[in-house]
Amino acid sequence: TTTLGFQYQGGIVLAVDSRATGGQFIGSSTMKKIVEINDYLLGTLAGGAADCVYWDRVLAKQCRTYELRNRERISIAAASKLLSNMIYNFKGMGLSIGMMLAGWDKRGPSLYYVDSEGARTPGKVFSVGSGSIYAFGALDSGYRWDLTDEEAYELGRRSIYHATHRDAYSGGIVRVYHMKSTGWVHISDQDCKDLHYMYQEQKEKGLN
Ligand SMILES: CC1=C(C(=O)N[C@H](C)C(=O)N[C@@H](Cc2c[nH]c3ccccc23)C(=O)N[C@@H](CC2CCCCC2)C(=O)[C@H](C)CO)Cc2ccccc21
Repeated sequence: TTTLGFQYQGGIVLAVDSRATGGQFIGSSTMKKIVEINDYLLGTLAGGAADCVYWDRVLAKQCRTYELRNRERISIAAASKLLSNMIYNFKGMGLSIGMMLAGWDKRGPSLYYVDSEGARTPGKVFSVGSGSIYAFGALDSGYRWDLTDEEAYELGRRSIYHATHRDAYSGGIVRVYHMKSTGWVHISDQDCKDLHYMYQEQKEKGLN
């Protein structure tokens, strides 16, 4: 898996691949690794598939319960705290979860990373999963706070593409979402094969 998220002048961009693996076997190439918890809160999933899918659903229920009780949406900080506390209770029991939470609340946009140890980290740029070492190569060299929206989408897409090209455990569809002040927008879903030939052509045109 390769997932990434970064904050910039236009909000937060999330980009992921869609492969699920069991050893060298590809279990699925169409998994949804960006989960829509509510209109202003997105999560990204990496690690054990069952752990990620299960704890995402528990978190979604907690967030909805909060909304019903308090008549307002939960903050990103609180939602990520709920998730880190839930996972912390299973510390050392073998959970494998690498989840980012991206959203927009009263404090504006915020991006958190929660890991299997229950650690919760706010930040501006994250990449999580087996392919994150490849994604960081493109991401760190292309990242600037003042990217335009289109530049930001392309940076997310290209960074995930590089990971799907080099990491055997990443592949399938490159999905891109944008978290804005008005909520999330699903920007694109593109097969990594199509991106490969598109970038190949760009390189050839650029070279000769
Ligand atoms: C195909 C499939 C599943 C599957 O392939 N499960 C295997 C056993 C799984 O958990 N794969 C992990 C890798 C893995 C196997 N055993 C582990 C033990 C510990 C930690 C990781 C693993 C995976 O693909 N992980 C993805 C993220 C997943 C993909 C599916 C959606 C939720 C996030 C990745 O992190 C990369 C592929 C790198 O592992 C689970 C599932 C639930 C619902 C519908 C379909 C599936």
